[in-house]
Amino acid sequence: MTDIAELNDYGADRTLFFIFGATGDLARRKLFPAFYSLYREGKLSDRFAVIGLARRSRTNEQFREDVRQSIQEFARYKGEEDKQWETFADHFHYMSLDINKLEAFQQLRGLADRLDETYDIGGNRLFYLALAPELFGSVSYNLRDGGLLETKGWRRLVIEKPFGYDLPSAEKLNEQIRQVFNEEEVYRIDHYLGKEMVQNIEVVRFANAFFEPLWNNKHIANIQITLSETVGVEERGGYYDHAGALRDMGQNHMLQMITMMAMEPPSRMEPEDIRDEKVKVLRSLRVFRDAEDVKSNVVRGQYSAGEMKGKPVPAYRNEEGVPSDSMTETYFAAKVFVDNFRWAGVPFYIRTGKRLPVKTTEVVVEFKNMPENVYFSRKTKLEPNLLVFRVNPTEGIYLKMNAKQPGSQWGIVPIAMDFCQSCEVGINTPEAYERLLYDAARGDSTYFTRWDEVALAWKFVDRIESAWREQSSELHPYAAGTWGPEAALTLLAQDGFKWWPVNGQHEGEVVWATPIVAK
Ligand SMILES: NC(=O)C1=CN([C@@H]2O[C@H](COP(=O)(O)OP(=O)(O)OC[C@H]3O[C@@H](n4cnc5c(N)ncnc54)[C@H](OP(=O)(O)O)[C@@H]3O)[C@@H](O)[C@H]2O)C=CC1
Ligand SMILES: O=C1O[C@H](COP(=O)(O)O)[C@@H](O)[C@H](O)[C@H]1O
Repeated sequence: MTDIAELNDYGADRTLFFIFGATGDLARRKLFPAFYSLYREGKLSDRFAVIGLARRSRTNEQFREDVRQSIQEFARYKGEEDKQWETFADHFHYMSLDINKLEAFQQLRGLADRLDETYDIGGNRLFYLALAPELFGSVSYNLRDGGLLETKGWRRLVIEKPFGYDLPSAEKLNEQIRQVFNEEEVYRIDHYLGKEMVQNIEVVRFANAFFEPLWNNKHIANIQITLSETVGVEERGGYYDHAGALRDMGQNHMLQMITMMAMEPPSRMEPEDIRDEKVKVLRSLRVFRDAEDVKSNVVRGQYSAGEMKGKPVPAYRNEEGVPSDSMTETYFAAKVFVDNFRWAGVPFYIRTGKRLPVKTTEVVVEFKNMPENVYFSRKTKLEPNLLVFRVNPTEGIYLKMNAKQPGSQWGIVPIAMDFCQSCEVGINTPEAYERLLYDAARGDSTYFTRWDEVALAWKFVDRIESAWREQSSELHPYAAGTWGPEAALTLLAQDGFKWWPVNGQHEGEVVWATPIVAK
């Protein structure tokens, strides 16, 4: 196993990257820009090469042009002003290949061996599957049978979500992959784990003396996680209607964020120790008893026609690729419990949806009130303290507390200490895919999901899905551009809580540290 402490300050190892699905959307929007940023920042040595693979025919020159355009459109560094572009582009090669045809893999082996020698790569191979999951099994078998895994260096498999559709399909997929690769060689992407502020949750928790003593059910009233999106399903109607919000965002990103918030400090900051702690959280999730339990604790909704930024947008059922009688949820909110000593009785409220008013990801920790309000006789109500992790698009940490209103005798006002990391770091904040690609090439699997995490997450989600199938009527419509169904407000209101506003739009607060304006 790799010792991460030794890796920390080193760049990626020498690597031959195989990008299966190199003509697809993910490669264009995320992977090529990630390579470029890593190269620009000196995190990739010159001893690397990329082989783009898909059925479409492309010459190396055409492929490099695709890469250049993707960088111009999506990268945080732009290629055209860059003298390093030519040397970077020289590392990219393309081969047309149908994943289902073994002969093509034998040919690929020849190309790989040649590039390995040309770039002095030492046999290290990273296979990135930017493909529909149905193809994962065939690629794995053909990599093995085509001799691509017979190499003197390491080999790693990076796979995209969704990892299955439910627990049985995920198990089947896993069995196929594990016939060829060991668990330590498999890097399952959850791109939320590559986000700076999701990784920062761990640091804020484990590197600050004043949070840890309060991080439990004695002091925390509830935790709220919001992943709101303004987009609809775009051109992914076909996929999305089969998945829905719970599978698309809940099974992976949201449960992973719960684990980051709830896990115990690992004994060492090593991938397996961290992932062991996350698994314990997933094992402690309270599984919903039956359909009634799901009904009381989970709300699902679907957007109807509405307005986004003053422009009319269609209902989900009128989106391309979506059946007009679809019962798929585009929104869900849930009350979840982690049944262990630390979190007993603390609700984790989670919500996500498409066509909500703002794009944001935030985690709010609401602390319990003071045992006694000594200002009560002055008719002063105390607002609860909040700690907010602002993940996306603004990255930062926001702390809300009560302070004396300047100049008044007894007035108390909520104030906010607002650290805006993205305002300060601006353009240089690494993209999630950049970080994850880099980690995979370095052999650091900390921010990838292990099979037992994936399986436990599916087990939790499958229970909700099967209850929904029994009660298909419980799908609440919400107008596009609103904050989702009323029932999601009731979920908190019945416990005496409310969803806190997101995006720093807390009313009536004095912001103590004004956000630093982007340079
Ligand atoms: N796009 C995104 O932002 C995100 C995507 N993902 C996941 O990433 C994966 C890829 O998604 P995305 O890029 O959007 O999908 P696309 O449909 O855009 O791309 C699919 C790619 O697979 C290739 N392909 C399909 N069949 C074969 C075959 N038989 N042999 C060889 N190549 C084949 C296609 O190329 P060709 O037709 O030339 O063969 C194309 O390059 C999916 O699992 C998706 O869920 C996850 C998160 C975000
Ligand atoms: O995995 C997914 O995530 C995106 C949202 O990601 P973000 O980084 O932009 O917050 C979501 O739109 C997509 O439906 C889902 O598959």
